[in-house]
Amino acid sequence: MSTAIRLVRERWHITRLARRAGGPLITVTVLVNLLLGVLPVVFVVASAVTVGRVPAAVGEGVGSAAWDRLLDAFTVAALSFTGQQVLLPVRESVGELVARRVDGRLIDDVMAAAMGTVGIGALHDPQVVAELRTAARELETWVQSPGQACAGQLALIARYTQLAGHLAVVGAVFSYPAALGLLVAVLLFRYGVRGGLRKYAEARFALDDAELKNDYLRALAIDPAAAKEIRVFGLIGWLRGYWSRSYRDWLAPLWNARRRIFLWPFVVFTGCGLAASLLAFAVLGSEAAGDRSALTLTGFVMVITAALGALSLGQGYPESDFPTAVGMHAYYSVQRFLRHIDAAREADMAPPARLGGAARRESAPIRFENVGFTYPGERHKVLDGLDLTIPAGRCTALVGVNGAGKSTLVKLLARLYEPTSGTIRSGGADIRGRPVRAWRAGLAVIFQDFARHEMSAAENVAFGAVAYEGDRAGVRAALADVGLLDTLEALPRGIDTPLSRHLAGGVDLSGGQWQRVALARALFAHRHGASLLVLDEPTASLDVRAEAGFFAEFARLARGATTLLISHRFSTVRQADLIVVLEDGRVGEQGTHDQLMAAGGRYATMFDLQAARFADTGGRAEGDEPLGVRP
Ligand SMILES: Nc1ncnc2c1ncn2[C@@H]1O[C@H](COP(=O)(O)OP(=O)(O)OP(=O)(O)O)[C@@H](O)[C@H]1O
Repeated sequence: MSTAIRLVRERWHITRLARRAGGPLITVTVLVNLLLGVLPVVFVVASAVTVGRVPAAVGEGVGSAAWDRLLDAFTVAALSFTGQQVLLPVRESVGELVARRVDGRLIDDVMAAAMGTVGIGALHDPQVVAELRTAARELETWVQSPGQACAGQLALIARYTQLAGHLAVVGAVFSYPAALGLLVAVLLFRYGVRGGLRKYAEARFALDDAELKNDYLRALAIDPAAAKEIRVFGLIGWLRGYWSRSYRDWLAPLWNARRRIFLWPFVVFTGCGLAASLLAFAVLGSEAAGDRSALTLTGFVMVITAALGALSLGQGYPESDFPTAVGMHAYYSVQRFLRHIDAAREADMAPPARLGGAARRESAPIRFENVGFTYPGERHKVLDGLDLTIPAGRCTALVGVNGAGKSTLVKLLARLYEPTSGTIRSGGADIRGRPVRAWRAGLAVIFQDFARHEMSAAENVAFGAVAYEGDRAGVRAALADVGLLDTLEALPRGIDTPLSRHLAGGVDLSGGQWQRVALARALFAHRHGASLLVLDEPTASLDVRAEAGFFAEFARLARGATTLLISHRFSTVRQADLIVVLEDGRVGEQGTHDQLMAAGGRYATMFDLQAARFADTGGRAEGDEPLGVRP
């Protein structure tokens, strides 16, 4: 695509985007910029007329009619000058408002799109994540955002109105060919400035990856999680050097590009500008000096100042040029991000569903039939020909080595991904035939990396069935079931205490306590109709005895629900009604603990190994954690 077409398209995109700031605000901004374009021209005309009226006013003296005419012209010049000074900050404010509104709308678009996807495949696609990070960087840090491009483009109205006014003065008072010559000179300078900026922007965008790496390293320095290891492993000095090298790797090519792009064009265009200015002065001077010159003193001053004003508009416009050259980069990233995930968008954004007890009664076995799964963009088949039945109303435990695909199976069950091949059925029907939201409302999952919301304990629990957020008794009961209620109630704000030390009156929970909160969330979901409960190793921070005890209690509380439990602890797993060993992407063996032990296969080997290790430690439970809360 030619540069000119690209430029026009980009201008058109900015214009369309600016409309999102709202009609009234755009109208005010356009009017302010129009005034800022007209007032300098009025000032040029009025001050030239003032100068032209001085001889007569001096001749006729103070209080004469000529003196009054001089004062009139001076008043107009003063008012137009003052008007500009008043309007400049107004333009800045409305421009900022335009920018913030447009950026705010784009952030809304990104949030809605990201949260509206049915699964999480799109959000794990490296290309999508890269687009999102680029967009977020500009929109969050507000360095050169699409909103600023819109404000910058609107500010061009002032500049080009001013140019048109100055050229009209030169044409009307002196000569239209001269005005045309000036226009060509100004547009040539502008082309040089904009062309340089365009090349600079391209050079900068080509270094996106280096910039992202740099952003990551900067964030690392203040990341509390990384801070521990950085200190313990003595990485501070090394990290500083690494960061400074990566900073140079990013900026050095940019500095070179800037020199290359701007130095020679600057020399050439400055030379042309000087030559054009000299020519304008020479022509004007000779015209004014000519015997039959029609130029009066007023006309002479007017043309000189208007011509200089026009020529000065050939330079860069700081309020417009850089924002319009760079600002739309984030916009295009947002557009690509939206396109990527558009196909996966969930149409139904209705409020969360209420299931009541009905779902529990509907509970049916879940059957994986010849299910295969490969992550998007990967080649390795994580699941391959998996046939498995999860019996209704019973507890099934899933075991297997690290990376066997246990969590992946849970993601398929939660429909965060769909199987690449095969079918998952509930009560005989393909679960894809059910609306995703309705399916998920009957499901409570606690993932290994479950969410720790920086909100109150009550809210953290109620998120299990947010349609029943007002059920305070249910929240209390769930917290009591996991043994956290007394501890929380002892705090000044009870179960409304924010679970974050960053928030006023907040507390910090230990890893084990957070797991109890997550479990309370699942119990709350179960109370409100979730009939399938999935626990993907949520008790890893509990000691062995506490975990075994917890599951015994959980099994009692979740009686009647279909439970899928993933754990590496065989003392816990053995309590399940059915144990399934996942191997090479399919079921290796399955049965009760006794059946599998009698079979002497993989399960028996793993069980014996762990039992022997436990015996070596004298049956001591490690990592016992008190239940106190650290304020
Ligand atoms: N988002 C992802 N994109 C690509 N590959 C993934 C993704 N998540 C997991 N994998 C890969 O899928 C395989 C199975 O991972 P999964 O987390 O399901 O195993 P797991 O049995 O739960 O392991 P663990 O016991 O360690 O939790 C692994 O090889 C892992 O690297």
